[in-house]
Amino acid sequence: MNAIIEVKDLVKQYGELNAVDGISFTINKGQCFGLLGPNGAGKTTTIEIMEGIIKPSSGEVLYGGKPAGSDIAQQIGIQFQHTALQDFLTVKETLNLFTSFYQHTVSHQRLIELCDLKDFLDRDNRLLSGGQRQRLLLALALINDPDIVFLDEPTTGLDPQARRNFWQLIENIKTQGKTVILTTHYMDEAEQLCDDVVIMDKGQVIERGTPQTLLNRHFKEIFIYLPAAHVSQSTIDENGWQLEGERVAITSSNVEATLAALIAKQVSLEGLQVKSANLDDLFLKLTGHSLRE
Ligand SMILES: Nc1ncnc2c1ncn2[C@@H]1O[C@H](COP(=O)(O)OP(=O)(O)OP(=O)(O)O)[C@@H](O)[C@H]1O
Repeated sequence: MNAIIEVKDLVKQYGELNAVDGISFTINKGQCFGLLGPNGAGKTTTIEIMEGIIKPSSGEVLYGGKPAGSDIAQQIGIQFQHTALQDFLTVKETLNLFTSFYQHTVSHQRLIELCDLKDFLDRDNRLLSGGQRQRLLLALALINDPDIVFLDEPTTGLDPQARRNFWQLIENIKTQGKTVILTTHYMDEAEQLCDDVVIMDKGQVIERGTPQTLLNRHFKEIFIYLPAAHVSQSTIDENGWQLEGERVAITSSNVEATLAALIAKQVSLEGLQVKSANLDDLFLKLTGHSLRE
């Protein structure tokens, strides 16, 4: 795979603080790349350096092997979390306005299809639902037909259905060969969409890989949960299981053997749940806190 972006030894200092503390990674063309980390990890600073919005204290970002020039804004698309849309303009008029900012633009018809805008083209920006607004912001990020699209927490605040609809749009963008760089606080989103993730903490890269590789690397076990009412305290203590509120959590590296042991002890399996580790669990393990804290 060929690297479209190389981040090399990036450092950003604010006074005594190294907000970004010597990070390096590459992003391959056509991938969805996720930059994850708890609050204050340095994600926004890293992304803003990559977008050419702020300058690093040292290190560099290469696009296609070359340092980003002043024309970078023409080549990338950015969906900011808090873009202010002009009041009293309709969606169609907003597309026209943003088209005038770029030398090269994609046809509106294509954007309308790609971002599913057709049902609210004549609606005032102020009347859009959260999901419609995000779809318009995505269309604006794609207006210059960029090879690389930055999406900053694009589904924050959307209901589950709108989030899933938005995921489909991101998949559509990927099938066009574009590279997507995503920051998100939702681990299910990263697991669903990202081919590759970098996890940052305290300005440094602490893990890197596909979501599945990272999970396989860090978790050999499966989690089994049972209603606490089914299991005696002595059985919990004997086996070193954990009581978590109303349920007992059993960490097992051999589900069959664990279930056989429960049956042998005549523990009722009604209400039993089995769960594989997910990126939320990984996050907790690596950083000591959950992503949404
Ligand atoms: N302009 C600035 N001046 C001083 N400190 C800053 C500045 N911008 C960011 N920082 C600090 O740098 C560190 C990294 O911030 P950054 O916004 O990159 O983190 P983040 O991972 O994006 O966090 P969040 O998920 O909360 O947005 C934080 O400690 C933040 O307070």
